[in-house]
Amino acid sequence: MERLTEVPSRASPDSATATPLLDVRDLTLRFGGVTALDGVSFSVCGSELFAVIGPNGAGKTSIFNCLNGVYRPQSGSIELGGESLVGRPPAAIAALGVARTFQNLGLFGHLSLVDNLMLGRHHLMRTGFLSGMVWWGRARREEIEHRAAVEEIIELLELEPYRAMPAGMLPYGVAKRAELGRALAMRPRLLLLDEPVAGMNLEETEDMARYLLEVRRDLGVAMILVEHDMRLVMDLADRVLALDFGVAIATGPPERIQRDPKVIEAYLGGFVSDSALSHALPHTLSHAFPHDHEGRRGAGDPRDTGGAS
Ligand SMILES: Nc1ncnc2c1ncn2[C@@H]1O[C@H](COP(=O)(O)OP(=O)(O)OP(=O)(O)O)[C@@H](O)[C@H]1O
Repeated sequence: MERLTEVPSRASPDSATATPLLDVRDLTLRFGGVTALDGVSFSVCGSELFAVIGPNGAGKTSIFNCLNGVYRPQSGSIELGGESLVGRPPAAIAALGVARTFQNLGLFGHLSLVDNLMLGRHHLMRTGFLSGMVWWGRARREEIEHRAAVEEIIELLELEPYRAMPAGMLPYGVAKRAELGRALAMRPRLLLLDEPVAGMNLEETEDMARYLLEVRRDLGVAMILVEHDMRLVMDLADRVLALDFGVAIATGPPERIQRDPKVIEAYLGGFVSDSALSHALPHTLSHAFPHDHEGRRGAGDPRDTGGAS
């Protein structure tokens, strides 16, 4: 399979020896009679790019919602840097260093790109309105620090030409990059990436892959990637967790996951021939999530509507 982009050698954190930043044990989440997550365990090391894959309804979004405090699991533990996250409200978890990008963009359309990124810094600001009036000098210094941090992100993600543009007017691929910038402005230790290339064409996807690798190299942020684009996952991820009906069916390096018979069967629903098993998973999955030659999703994919320029 043709590689998406020239990928520098993976950080390859030695998961067997490195102390994990995130440690998830036996996570179980139910909605009435539906078990969205069934005893799921995994860990993520600092600066690791960890991907979660699985067919629709497998439990990927539920994992994100447990990690950022939107859902409270019935049982299991989630620890970030040794601190328990279960039961904490989303704002407290964000303050501990968990940021998330949204598939449908979490930007304020009427605010400029710079102001959207400054909002990402909000929870790091120590000076409130009243104390800012009393301690004007301190508030000013803080503002300068935050603007400098935002400028670094703008430079890293090559967003200079769009800095003053209202977020609602940004081209789709740039808006997805600005969304990444907003999450990075929160100075996260762990970044949850929810379908960062959904609806993008091949060129935009390659750009995003490059920016994600640069973020990892320059900022050392641990990332969990949920993405249906199997080429992106297999090219970028250090390790992959495959879910099916809320159960972790395989965890390991992409090369192993893409040949795992349980993973292939989960995607193809048991209609797996011997020859299909002998092929790499991305090839097999390119039928499950078809792209045409331009790299755009198949015509029947509902995510193909609008956006991609
Ligand atoms: N708020 C909810 N109320 C009831 N059931 C839910 C809720 N959220 C998720 N579920 C169920 O939990 C299961 C896992 O859903 P989840 O959204 O985590 O899957 P997913 O892998 O993210 O799917 P997709 O790829 O389609 O986004 C599904 O059966 C879903 O219907």
